[in-house]
Amino acid sequence: MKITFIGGGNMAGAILAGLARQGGHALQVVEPDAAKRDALARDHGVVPLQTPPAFAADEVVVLAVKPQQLKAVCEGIADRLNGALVLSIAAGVRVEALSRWLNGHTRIVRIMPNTPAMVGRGVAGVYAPQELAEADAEAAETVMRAVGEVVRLADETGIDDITAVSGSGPAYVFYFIEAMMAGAVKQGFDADTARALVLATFDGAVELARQSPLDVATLRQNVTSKGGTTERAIARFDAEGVKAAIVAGMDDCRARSIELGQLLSQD
Ligand SMILES: NC(=O)C1=CN([C@@H]2O[C@H](COP(=O)(O)OP(=O)(O)OC[C@H]3O[C@@H](n4cnc5c(N)ncnc54)[C@H](O)[C@@H]3O)[C@@H](O)[C@H]2O)C=CC1
Ligand SMILES: O=C(O)[C@@H]1CCC=N1
Repeated sequence: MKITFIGGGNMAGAILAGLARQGGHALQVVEPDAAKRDALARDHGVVPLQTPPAFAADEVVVLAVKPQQLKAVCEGIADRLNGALVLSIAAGVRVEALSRWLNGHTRIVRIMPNTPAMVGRGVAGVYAPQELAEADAEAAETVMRAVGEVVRLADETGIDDITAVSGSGPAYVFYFIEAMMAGAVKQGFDADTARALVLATFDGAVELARQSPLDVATLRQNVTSKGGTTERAIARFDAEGVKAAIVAGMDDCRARSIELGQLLSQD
């Protein structure tokens, strides 16, 4: 596939890294920042462009700029699409607004990826409007399968839902890792040892959860001896409302996705 990314930032870089590793694609990136453009060319063999080229109907264009930049970018490429398939990874912005900004273009699929795509371990939600050809939806899935797992979403609201889980989710995990590393340093470990201990603990726990027939709550209870040490830690987490805060934060994340869609789709 010939795939052109408009925007070569964090998320585009993650997907491009995976696609480049997979091989077999002609990859281009339109990125105003020369340093980012050159790094993508150097590291992944992506053709660096300063302005959008003219596309063709058998090409794929990935919109990978910030949601706030999307309207201007769409208006800039509308008359160069020539029927190309457009994939938008932007949070919030609805197909209806994208289509309007692209002069009524309808070959549009929304994707909510996540940054572990960079190491081939991403999870992406894919929403294709019902009227779109199945082959276009499958092309979008094929692109994202190069960098991880894919979940097809039946409704566009599913993009808001999955943003709160896997789209933003890596940040929640990194937040927890940061907190545990700070805790480990407080126990007297140097920063490198703290990092190694915490990452190994995450790795091991996730692998155990994946392989075990037991559910996650039982696995947690199995670490938590009655009257023991873990019980004290979990009691503090519960008293401080950690679990409830995580669930509420995810609600807020989803609400922001809906809000961004409403705010940015007005124009
Ligand atoms: N970072 C993440 O974990 C995820 C991001 N997304 C979505 O991906 C999109 C990009 O996010 P990030 O990569 O995090 O942002 P970013 O800021 O790292 O990347 C955006 C890039 O677009 C470039 N850009 C600005 N104006 C441009 C123009 N007119 N033409 C071409 N490129 C232009 C910027 O120089 C920048 O490199 C957003 O819409 C976001 O909602 C979706 C899922 C996860
Ligand atoms: O924070 C954001 O808006 C983007 C969308 C999902 C992850 N990062």
